[in-house]
Amino acid sequence: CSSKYVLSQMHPMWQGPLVVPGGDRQSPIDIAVRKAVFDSELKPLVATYDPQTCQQIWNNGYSFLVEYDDTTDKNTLKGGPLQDKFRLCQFHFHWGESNDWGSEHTVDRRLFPAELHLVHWNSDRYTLFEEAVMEENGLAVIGVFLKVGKRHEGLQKLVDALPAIRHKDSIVEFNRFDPGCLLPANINDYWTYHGSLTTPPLTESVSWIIMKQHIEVSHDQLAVFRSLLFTSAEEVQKSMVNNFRVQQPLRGRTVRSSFT
Ligand SMILES: NS(=O)(=O)c1ccc(CCNC(=O)Nc2ccc(Cl)cc2)cc1
Ligand SMILES: [Zn+2]
Repeated sequence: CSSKYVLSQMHPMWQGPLVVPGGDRQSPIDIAVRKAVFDSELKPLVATYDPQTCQQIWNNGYSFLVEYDDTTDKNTLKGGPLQDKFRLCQFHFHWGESNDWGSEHTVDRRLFPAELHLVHWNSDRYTLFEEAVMEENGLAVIGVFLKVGKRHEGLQKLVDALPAIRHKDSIVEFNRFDPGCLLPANINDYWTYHGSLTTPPLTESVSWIIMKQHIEVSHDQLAVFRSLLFTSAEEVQKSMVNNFRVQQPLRGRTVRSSFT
């Protein structure tokens, strides 16, 4: 997908005070479980992914992205809180330097060691990711928390590809990866709210769908994430860790839950 053109100039300290004009729908947020409102109208999520449409994996200097061919409706997300059909463009992760933190969203202030984001754009209304990223109903991102435990067999193929993209702007061909294998067993228990991208351009165009159930990966698998570098081959090495944004004010938004 063409997400690489969206982040032309990343503010180096995008963690920081980058203020978005009128930013009252920023992400990530803390999910206060007892304040979430059960919405019986929320439908089951339907994610249909074709592993054959996986194209490449690359280090964008902030995380690594696994990108899919999003020129057809081969990888779709619909249902849940969504009115339209969305196409998977890429997935990536955010993680910490230790297992004590790393996720972007928190649940009752609890941090997880890492968080997966599956990024989709509204293909019923727009023709390109770049268009959708600027629109209020343009994107849908599924967030899945990672916990350290048993090895994730499906993730290993991806972990084995990471040493080849150790440096910023490195890219390798990556085929036949099923992103569905990274979803938890139960995808019908989730929280949903309207927010933003968590990195520049921080546009408030995202319907967030945060899974209640986490997935488990091994300590060694997460250690390989941390072996990636923010820097290119010529620069002084800086480990790619702590690539998460801090939680943002809720500003009166309601988080809905699909479960009681
Ligand atoms: N973190 S998100 O799902 O809100 C998000 C989704 C899509 C974009 C536009 C494509 N670019 C991209 O994915 N860049 C990126 C990813 C991870 C890190 Cl750590 C830094 C930059 C940006 C943010
Ligand atoms: Zn992300």
